[in-house]
Amino acid sequence: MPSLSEVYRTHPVHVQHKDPDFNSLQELPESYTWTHLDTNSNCVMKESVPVIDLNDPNASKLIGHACKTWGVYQVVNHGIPTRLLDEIQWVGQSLFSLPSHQKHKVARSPDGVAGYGLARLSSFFPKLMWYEGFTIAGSPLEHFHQLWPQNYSKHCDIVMQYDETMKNLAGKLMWLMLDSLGITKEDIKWGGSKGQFKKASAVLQLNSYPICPDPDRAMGLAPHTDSTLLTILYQNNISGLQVHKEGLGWVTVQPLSHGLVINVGDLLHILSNGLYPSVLHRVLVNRTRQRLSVAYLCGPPSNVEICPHAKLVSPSQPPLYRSVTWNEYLGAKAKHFDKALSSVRLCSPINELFDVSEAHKNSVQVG
Ligand SMILES: O=C(O)CCC(=O)C(=O)O
Ligand SMILES: [Fe+2]
Repeated sequence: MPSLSEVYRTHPVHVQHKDPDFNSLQELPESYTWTHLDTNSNCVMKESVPVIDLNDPNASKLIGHACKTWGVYQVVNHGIPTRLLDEIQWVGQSLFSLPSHQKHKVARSPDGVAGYGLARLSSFFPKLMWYEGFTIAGSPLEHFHQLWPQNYSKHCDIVMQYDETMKNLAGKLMWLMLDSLGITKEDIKWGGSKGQFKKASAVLQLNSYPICPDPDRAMGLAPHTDSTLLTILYQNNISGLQVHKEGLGWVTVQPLSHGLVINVGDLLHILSNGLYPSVLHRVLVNRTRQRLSVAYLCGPPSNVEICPHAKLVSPSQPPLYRSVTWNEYLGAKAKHFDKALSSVRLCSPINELFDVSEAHKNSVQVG
């Protein structure tokens, strides 16, 4: 089975590597200035992203509803020790506060997945983002050894522990999300005999949005959906993440102390036959505070075919997508970006609109 790093190697993304030292810039350079940027979120919000207590006996139903209506929710009482969440933020903080020349020692190469650099989606936008990131795929040992020759093991231990803990949570959330669609552990063979999703692959993405001199004209991370099954995001207490909801526009995801944001990714959208929308999201930046986040981007083993699940397909609900591996889908994303889902769609957009609303009605019965 190809590793995720091999997958990325076959789909290089060419991002021109500028060398911004964000802290030294007093003015927003032209290359970072986004025009027509609507930074106002829906201020008079009657609705906000659902918050779900994982200890609630109705958690699966609530999660199913959140996935169908928002494609995103926040969880509390998720069982991840707050100490570990603080520690992973500390790793991010230590990394991004290193001098620029240090960080560039571990710069991500165009065909690599791991390392320091701009957002991979930068190549699809004419302007740069007020953002720096560090991607971890597998062990961070080699890079951390370069960054902290004396002190790497503590940072490595935290990352490995975070990774393991997130894997377990991702498995738990995956079943809760599938359960409300009527899909059981027996229905997903690659989930393992006990359904622990041990074979799932994942990437850990540390994100930093430095203090910005002109936040109304800058973009932290441009609008995108994740190419995952699901993403588990830990954000520090600084707001900036926004999700797009039909009819409401951009809605800020209010940070909850030690809460986690769960995104439906494109592959879960496919698996659910369009019932769960993969959430469009973006990040805005801040004049006075640095924002940090940690995304656990979780997908299936890279060679497993993902397709609309048989239980969600019928003559009245035809499959909306053909089957794809994560490997193949990442290739489609690298080529088509926001058109990647359409590139694997079987039904025309008009039919899809009709079919999705039909599917939504039917799903109430399935769940
Ligand atoms: O920083 C955030 O809140 C979002 C990060 C994100 O969307 C990503 O890493 O894919
Ligand atoms: Fe994302």
